[in-house]
Amino acid sequence: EAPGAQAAFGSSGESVVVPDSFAFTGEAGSELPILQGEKFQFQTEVSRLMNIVINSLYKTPEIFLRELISNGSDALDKIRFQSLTDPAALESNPSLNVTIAVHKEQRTITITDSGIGMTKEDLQKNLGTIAKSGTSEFLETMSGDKADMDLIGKFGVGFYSVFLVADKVRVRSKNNNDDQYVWESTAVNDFTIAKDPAGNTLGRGTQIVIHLKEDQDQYLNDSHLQELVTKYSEFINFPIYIRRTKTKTVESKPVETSKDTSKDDEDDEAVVEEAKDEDVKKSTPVTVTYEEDDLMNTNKPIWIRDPKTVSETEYDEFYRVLTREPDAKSMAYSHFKAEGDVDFKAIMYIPSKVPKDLFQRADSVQHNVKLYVKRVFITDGSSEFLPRWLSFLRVVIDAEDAPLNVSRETVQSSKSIKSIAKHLVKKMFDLLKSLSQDEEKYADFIKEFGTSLKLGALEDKSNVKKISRLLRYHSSDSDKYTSLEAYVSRMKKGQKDIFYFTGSNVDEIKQSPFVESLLARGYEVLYMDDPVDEIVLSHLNNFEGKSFQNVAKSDLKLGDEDEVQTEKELETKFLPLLDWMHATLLNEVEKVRVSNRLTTSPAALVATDFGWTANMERLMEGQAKQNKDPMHQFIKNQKKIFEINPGHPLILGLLERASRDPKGFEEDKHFQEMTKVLYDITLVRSGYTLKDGVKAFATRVENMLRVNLDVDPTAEAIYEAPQAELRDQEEIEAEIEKREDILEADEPVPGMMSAEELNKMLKEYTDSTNPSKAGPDGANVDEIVAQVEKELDSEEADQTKETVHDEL
Ligand SMILES: Nc1ncnc2c1ncn2[C@@H]1O[C@H](COP(=O)(O)OP(=O)(O)OP(=O)(O)O)[C@@H](O)[C@H]1O
Repeated sequence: EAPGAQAAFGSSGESVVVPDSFAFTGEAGSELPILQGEKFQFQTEVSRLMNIVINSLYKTPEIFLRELISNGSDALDKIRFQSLTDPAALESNPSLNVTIAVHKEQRTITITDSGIGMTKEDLQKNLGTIAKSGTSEFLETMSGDKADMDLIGKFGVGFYSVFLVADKVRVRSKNNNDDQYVWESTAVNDFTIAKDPAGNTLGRGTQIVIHLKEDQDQYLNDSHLQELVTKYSEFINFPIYIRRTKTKTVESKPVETSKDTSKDDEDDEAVVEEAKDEDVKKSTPVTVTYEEDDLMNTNKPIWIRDPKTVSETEYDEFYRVLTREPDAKSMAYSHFKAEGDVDFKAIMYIPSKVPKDLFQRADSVQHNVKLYVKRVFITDGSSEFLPRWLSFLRVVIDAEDAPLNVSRETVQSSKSIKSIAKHLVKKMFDLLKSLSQDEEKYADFIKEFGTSLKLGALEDKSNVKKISRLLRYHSSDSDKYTSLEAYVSRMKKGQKDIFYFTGSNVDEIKQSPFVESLLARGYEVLYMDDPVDEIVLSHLNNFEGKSFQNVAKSDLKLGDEDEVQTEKELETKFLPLLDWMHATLLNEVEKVRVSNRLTTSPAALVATDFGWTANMERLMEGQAKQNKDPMHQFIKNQKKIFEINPGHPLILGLLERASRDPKGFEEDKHFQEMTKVLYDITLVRSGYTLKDGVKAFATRVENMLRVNLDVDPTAEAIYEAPQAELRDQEEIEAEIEKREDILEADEPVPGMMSAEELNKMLKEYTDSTNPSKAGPDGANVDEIVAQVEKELDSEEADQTKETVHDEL
């Protein structure tokens, strides 16, 4: 029995002695004592999170061990880091480990770490609220019918997962800056905190006593527990022990106590069980029970091991531990040792899937690079190791000779860190280069991280060349991705530029009139379906001396111009038509000219050098902020060039019409109508949107139909609109009466909240705004509830219940 332990634990307030640091009970089998102390409510989010955890993870309750061991390891990391600048921080408890013990009779598991511990305030905050950003969004997504298991894995359920297996949890914690405190909860709404009546039993650290639920006995089974602890502690950087009660027979005189010497820092009690042979006086064999801690994680940290000794499975498992996502997979990894300004070892992983919020979090502090110095965890919150575009990587670095007193704040400016960062980028290029040897695997990489590469091309000036070699695009040449290098090697005789076209998807691009002629003539066109493509290519400008040519731009040169009928000859032939068309479309286009890029489409609209292609226009329109920018307006209002297909029968028909009477333009309204319709169709086929809306376009087509049918172009539609009649007063009154009957009968009105539901909602609201209990505008919600109840029950109330609800 622990001397001095008293007072605070008792079911009816009387003093109960706390027998040892693991126990809940004064005597085995008796009722659990209740911690007397200050009561606190869980933050509403915590209660909701606990519900979600319990409802969605009940099939894998064992994850509580993973979470608690990780928390212990994090706490150990923190104190060890603190000791770098303040060695005295460790004096309160020199050991750095986690010990797990089982007490079968009491049905408890106890997890003790000698980490940084928590002050009273920490206990209240860390185990009563959730500070994590994105909590509300997460809870929102998870509260629907189908809980997204993927999401819960990513969110990290943390400490609260303990309630998957526990009906009661007691946490003792001792931080160097406070006394030892106890936190206790049964997960129902509130928790209690009190100064530990047992005094300072931990020295420093945290001890979690888990009282198992009725149906969770499997964790009391030694081998099952050992299996799980081994699984979850394999990559933890501190020793994790299971404390076991063992017996041994010794040939000696009976002794009262014996001490196991397998671990220095413990003071296990040994008890003499029995003397086997009472008659033997000199040397008596006795069975001694003692406690011993068995080490569960014998491996060195995986990253400092020789890669030859690490198996695929170990790398996979370590990745899951690193990401804290039980199902996470990596696409590729590199484990290496770097020597130079700084010697370090590292493992770098490319995830198998792009993180959902990759680009949203690109500007915030990244947690994807863990830095250790000589095995001591320093930080994972620095953005300086990797350029932004590589923020999808997960890396562990262990530096040998970076200055040890490096603090989290000075990490950024450290010269050694810059040197490490340079190495990492180089290794990443090596990794991608080798990944690109496997076409299929690399296609997966491009699908997931192609956009990241392109961002790299935009912002990483020193690596643009390397990145451009790693880019891959869809192409008219095959269904597979192609590199720019491969495209260049396939370029045709006389072809100077790399042809590409942009659109929102490959199918749409294939249909575009711009692409058709190039394909017909046997040129290859790159299909760019990523919104950033156009910006990236205009930024790259060229690849190994070959310029990029957007086939939707006016300056397209195919390289075989000599072989086709020269532009000049065609311009002369089509001059009357070009003039007429330009006169018709004076407000819309800058110029009408004969095209060299069309085969089956009658016409196309091309952007001038300064103008936007349809794809770019769509992109820019999406940026509402820029819409007011004068430069944006200027570029948007750039007129386009209308190109006609000299071989298309429609164009030849129009040419014939214009040539018949070159002076009759003004009178030929029919020609003007047809040209405008052709312009609208071309606008849409070229990927732009109708400027004056669908109505004007529809009217034009209708007008053409009228001409074809010889119908008067000014005649109006004949129609008579019958007016809706008012209802009889009697009918309305009967309806009101019926509704009141339903309300008086107290039956639920479809679509309307019942008084109970309403009260429940208000109660939740009150709870969420505790402790002030203040409602909107500072009104006291209790009063509102009382008022509502009164009004709902009052017989004299002349307002219907519906109106009361409405007012609320
Ligand atoms: N064993 C412990 N020692 C010291 N502090 C702890 C311990 N366990 C939990 N905490 C504190 O409580 C906080 C909340 O823990 P919890 O496990 O719920 O979330 P987390 O560890 O921050 O996040 P996650 O588990 O999702 O990675 C921790 O951030 C830590 O400050």
